[in-house]
Amino acid sequence: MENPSFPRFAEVLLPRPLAGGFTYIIPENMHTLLRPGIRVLVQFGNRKIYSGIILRLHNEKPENHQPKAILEVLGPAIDDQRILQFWEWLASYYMCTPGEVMNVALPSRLKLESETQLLCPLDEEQWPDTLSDTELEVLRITRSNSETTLNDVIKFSGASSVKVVRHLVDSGLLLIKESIKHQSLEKWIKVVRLRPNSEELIAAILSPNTRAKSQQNLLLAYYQLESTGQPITREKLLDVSRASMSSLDALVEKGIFEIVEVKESSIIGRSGMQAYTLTPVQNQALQQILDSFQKKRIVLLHGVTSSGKTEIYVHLMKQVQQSGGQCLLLVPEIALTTQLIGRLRQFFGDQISLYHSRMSDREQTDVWESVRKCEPTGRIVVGARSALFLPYSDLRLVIIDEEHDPSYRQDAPNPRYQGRDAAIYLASLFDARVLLGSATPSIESYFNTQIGKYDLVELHQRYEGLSLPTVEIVDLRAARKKGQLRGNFSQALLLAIEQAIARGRQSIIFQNRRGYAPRLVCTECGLILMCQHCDIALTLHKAAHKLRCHYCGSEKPVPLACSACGSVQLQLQGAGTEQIEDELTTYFPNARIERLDLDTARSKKRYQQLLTDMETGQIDILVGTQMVTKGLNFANVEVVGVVNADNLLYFPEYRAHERAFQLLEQVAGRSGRSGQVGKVFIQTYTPQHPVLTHVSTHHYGDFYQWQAAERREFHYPPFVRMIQLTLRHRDLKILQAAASQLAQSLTTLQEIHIIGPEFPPVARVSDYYRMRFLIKIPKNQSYLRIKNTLWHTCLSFFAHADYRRIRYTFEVDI
Ligand SMILES: Nc1ncnc2c1ncn2[C@@H]1O[C@H](COP(=O)(O)OP(=O)(O)OP(=O)(O)O)[C@@H](O)[C@H]1O
Ligand SMILES: [Zn+2]
Repeated sequence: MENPSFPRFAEVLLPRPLAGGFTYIIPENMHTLLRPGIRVLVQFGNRKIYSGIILRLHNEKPENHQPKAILEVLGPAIDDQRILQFWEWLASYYMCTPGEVMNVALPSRLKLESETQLLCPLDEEQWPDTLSDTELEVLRITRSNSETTLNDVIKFSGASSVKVVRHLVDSGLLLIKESIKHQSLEKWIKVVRLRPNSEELIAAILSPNTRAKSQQNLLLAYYQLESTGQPITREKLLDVSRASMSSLDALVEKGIFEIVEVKESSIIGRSGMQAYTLTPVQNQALQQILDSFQKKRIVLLHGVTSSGKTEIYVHLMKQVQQSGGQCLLLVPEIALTTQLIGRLRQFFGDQISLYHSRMSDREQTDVWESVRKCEPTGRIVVGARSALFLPYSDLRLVIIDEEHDPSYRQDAPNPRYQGRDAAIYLASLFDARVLLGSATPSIESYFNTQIGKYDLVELHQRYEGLSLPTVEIVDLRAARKKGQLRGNFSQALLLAIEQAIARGRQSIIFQNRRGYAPRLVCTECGLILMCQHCDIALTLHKAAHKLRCHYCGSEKPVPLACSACGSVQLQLQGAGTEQIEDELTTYFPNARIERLDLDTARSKKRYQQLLTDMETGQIDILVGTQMVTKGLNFANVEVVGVVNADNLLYFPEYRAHERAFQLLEQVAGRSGRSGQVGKVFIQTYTPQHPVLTHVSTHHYGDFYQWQAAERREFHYPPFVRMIQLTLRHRDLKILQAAASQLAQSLTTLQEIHIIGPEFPPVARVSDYYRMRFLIKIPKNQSYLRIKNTLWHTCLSFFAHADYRRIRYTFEVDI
């Protein structure tokens, strides 16, 4: 019988770059199963099958087409409506589609689609004998052909086989191709754990007059083991409780226990490590934060480098954990955060989940589920920006570490969003508190404290009252004149390194370019060797003996002569980390020198090794790109040298000064973290540059005043809002024609100020030319309305036959 009160249609979100959700008919047998957040399988177009997520149920029959019926119900993905609301907000705010958001939000396991490739890893002898006929059939199809897609299975065994596929994937008998490249060789073990919401059942068993004594013993043993923090395997539980297997099965059947597989490494016995006792200064900051949270939702913790911000995070996270709520700690790049995570693991043990896009699909899905069910491990999440998409239901605190870091922004593909800002919005949906932390806050965040939108809490002192490092600005021109320059190094810096080595202390040398030399130039005709596909000079990599493009990754052998004039007088210009390392080896032949950049630390293992060697004093000098500036905490670093600050200072972007200040202050902050005061040397040809002055006094407030005044005067954020619209096409003429036509159409938007069309500093990347518009929007204008107009203007403009092949993207709040 049809249930007349049940909605007849569902709006389903699909992982495609299309606007809005799509309407499907709800078959009768699904009435009890559907609600928003449930994953379903649907057909889209004539052939394609996708798993989508229900946005809402309704009764509005679409006017212009006959909807298809939902094929299968796959199960819940999201329980809390606010998560879907967040996805929709993200799409609309950052000018993309909810489908694109869904595409990055869901782990690939939850995203079956017709092209999904399936793989059966086990031989037939290894299959369990409990398989149903359909399961057997599906496995045989997959086994017989290494290129089997979900579509093939559906063609053969019908749409209902998808449920079977999903079940097989869940039990590890089938693998999804997309996830295969991520498969880690981790060992998994089966553990027993309590199911959520089983309190009543438990109370019944624990009541004194229960007849199920053996089950009671199991529960008590469980609690006992839980408090030790060890993994609770079936064997151990039976051993401690002296109960029988059948009693354990009974508890599983009753829905009190469940048996799940978890990664062995995720279970670290609680080491009994306590949080450090906060120093009085840190404690005062913590109290201020807690007080502020009573009145304001968002607090910026501005704490100088090595002031112990991490310890304050730990105390706040602990409070949320104890209250049973969820807490998210966002970090800019998980790969560069191993030290921080190590510290958190020591303290929280296995009660913490990591989440980032480089985890295996299975690990991602596990975290997804434990967050959705708000299990103990799903309450404290440490993640990169992708952790914003997890299905929280009781989020109470979001901490954003190094909130100024540019890697919070996703550049490509859509959604192109700023993770920090999105986190603040997500928190607002849950009325959760937000703590932004940094030694060098972004201008936007600090501005928000100045206008009273956020509260500001400051930590001016390093842990243990150590002084911030002394900074010497080294004038390279003067040094050269006085003959005090050797290669890329001033005598002052070399002397400091030498003295540090003599004292058994370490140095970090920062150069913002990898490779050996960023340019190879013909001294006869002046030709610079450029990438064939990009408008950028090729970088010489000496060890690999290659010229490489750092934009598109293409490579070339190193030529012996100039391709234009045949001269063999080719000269290297500029210096990358590889050259700096070489140079230091000649100056300090006995020193242990290592390099940390994308070329040497491609693997996580190698990166970890470098950190350990640095920590244990196996390295005297560490040369590196900005990888050495980020959050590293080495106790024994005395000297930090910046080989050349000028290429940071003169980058053509309105944030260049802000970025330069942040980078320099952060790298400086790696020195003198314990023991003696650190020494920083910044080499430059423009020693009077205000950024350098502010770094040398470590006075963030002065730096802010200076930058804010400039931004106000020249109308840049945070005093206006800014959107960048970029057009890309292989043909320069078509691109230019389109850009100037579009400029015409945009003149109708009178309230805004448009810069461009113009070429970005690198006009062509991977054979695509790029032109961009910078759109400045006064704060008194409706952002939403203007974005809408822009969106629709572009939609109709690029629908035009001549311009249909032009790709265009928006970057909001650039
Ligand atoms: N209360 C404390 N007790 C013991 N050690 C502490 C305490 N506070 C901080 N430390 C130690 O001081 C060092 C610096 O702390 P932390 O790394 O948290 O600084 P930070 O403010 O995050 O610095 P940065 O911004 O430079 O990354 C760490 O080794 C940390 O363990
Ligand atoms: Zn290139």
